[in-house]
Amino acid sequence: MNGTSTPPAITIPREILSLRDLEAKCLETMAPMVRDYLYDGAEEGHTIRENLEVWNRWLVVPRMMRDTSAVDLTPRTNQFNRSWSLPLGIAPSAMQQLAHPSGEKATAAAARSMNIPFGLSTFSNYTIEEVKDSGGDSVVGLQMYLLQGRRDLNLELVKRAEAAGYKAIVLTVDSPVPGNRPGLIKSNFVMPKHMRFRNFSEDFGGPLDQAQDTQFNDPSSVTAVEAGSAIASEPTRTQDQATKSRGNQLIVDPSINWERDMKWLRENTSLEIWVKGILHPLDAEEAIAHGASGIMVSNHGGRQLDTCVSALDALPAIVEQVSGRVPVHLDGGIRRGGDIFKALALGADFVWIGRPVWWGLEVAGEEGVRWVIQTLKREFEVVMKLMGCRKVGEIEREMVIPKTALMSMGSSY
Ligand SMILES: Cc1cc2nc3c(=O)[nH]c(=O)nc-3n(C[C@H](O)[C@H](O)[C@H](O)COP(=O)(O)O)c2cc1C
Ligand SMILES: CCCCCCC(=O)C(=O)O
Repeated sequence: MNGTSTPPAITIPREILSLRDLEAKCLETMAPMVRDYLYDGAEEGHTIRENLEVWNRWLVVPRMMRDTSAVDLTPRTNQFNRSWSLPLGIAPSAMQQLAHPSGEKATAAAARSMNIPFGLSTFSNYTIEEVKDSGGDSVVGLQMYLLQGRRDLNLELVKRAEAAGYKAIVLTVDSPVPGNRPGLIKSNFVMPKHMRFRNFSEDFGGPLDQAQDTQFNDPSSVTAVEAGSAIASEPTRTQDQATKSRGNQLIVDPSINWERDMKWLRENTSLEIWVKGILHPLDAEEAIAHGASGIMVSNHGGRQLDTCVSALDALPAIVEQVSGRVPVHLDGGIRRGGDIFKALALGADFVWIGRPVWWGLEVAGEEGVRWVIQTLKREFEVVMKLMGCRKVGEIEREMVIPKTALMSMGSSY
């Protein structure tokens, strides 16, 4: 479906007005173990909270009387060689069948109906090909972790993505090892038996099983964690439960490095290579030097390294360093249309969402995901009009100021 088609009508209850309302609805039914995985954050959850709070530390300064009766929300420039209905995409997240039986297929179909891009996680419950069939041209990226001792599997995934018509490999670089996630241990998280990592023909256990096993062996690492609104409350599992995993483990390669691994990817694919998980300007420079087509500024939704900087705070220095050579995208904590505006004003070309998609999936499957996208679109449109911007290209850096600057300048910014 292209951007001019009308998406199907949405029947989410009228009293649900914002993504926050949808989240509350989702939490009424979501199984505790799924909730714990979704909200999971590294250690004490400081970065998860930071990802949500950072948006309110930037204030907007609107312009008036600019005739915003009609607003064009399409991104400033094409991304993945095509035009999208708004500068928003769906970030890769693993195991979406946890939220709905149609999992990634439902999410991709919703992205297609709204003409926004979708990134598929390596650790999905539907295959590269099934998801492409469901999401069509919206399915642009296959996210990959490089697997320890199994480059054969990585190569197979790359070739399947090429054959299926994906545009990009999205290499996640912020996860040489799983973060410390004590919440997962406390909730005894294991992917349910009826679900599989269907991109692999063998019945593998996932990298998080491995993480839990490692953490389990160190009792001092088991601490209470509060992540967002979810508080892990289940009893700690036994050693027996922790080591009961499926056959072989898929383990992410902790020796991942720029020189060897970007070269390997470059030599093995004609697809664009995007690097996901950049927070330092010099890493953006490394990515470009090693052939990246684009950069995703991200802290993995606060799931990897606790107290690490938010993507929004990291963004301006990275944009300056990159200086237009490749597109710069951002994810982490986007929950309102105004958040999209602020990220673009600070220099992002495009933004992505993770957890809100699960709220939509849990409440109403594909329809729920579409509702999430439509709600963000509607909010973004109103914010654009109130800010005096008729198109994305009119969003200016000066339209956002940090609260701290306002305080130090008195009232005359
Ligand atoms: C449940 C869940 C699973 C995720 N799985 C992956 C993954 O497989 N690969 C990856 O690169 N990022 C993964 N992420 C991180 C997202 O791509 C994204 O960076 C993050 O969710 C953005 O933050 P937000 O959830 O606040 O929107 C996952 C995030 C969540 C919440
Ligand atoms: C090495 C980290 C593997 C995590 C797999 C899924 C994911 O990215 C997440 O849960 O976050």
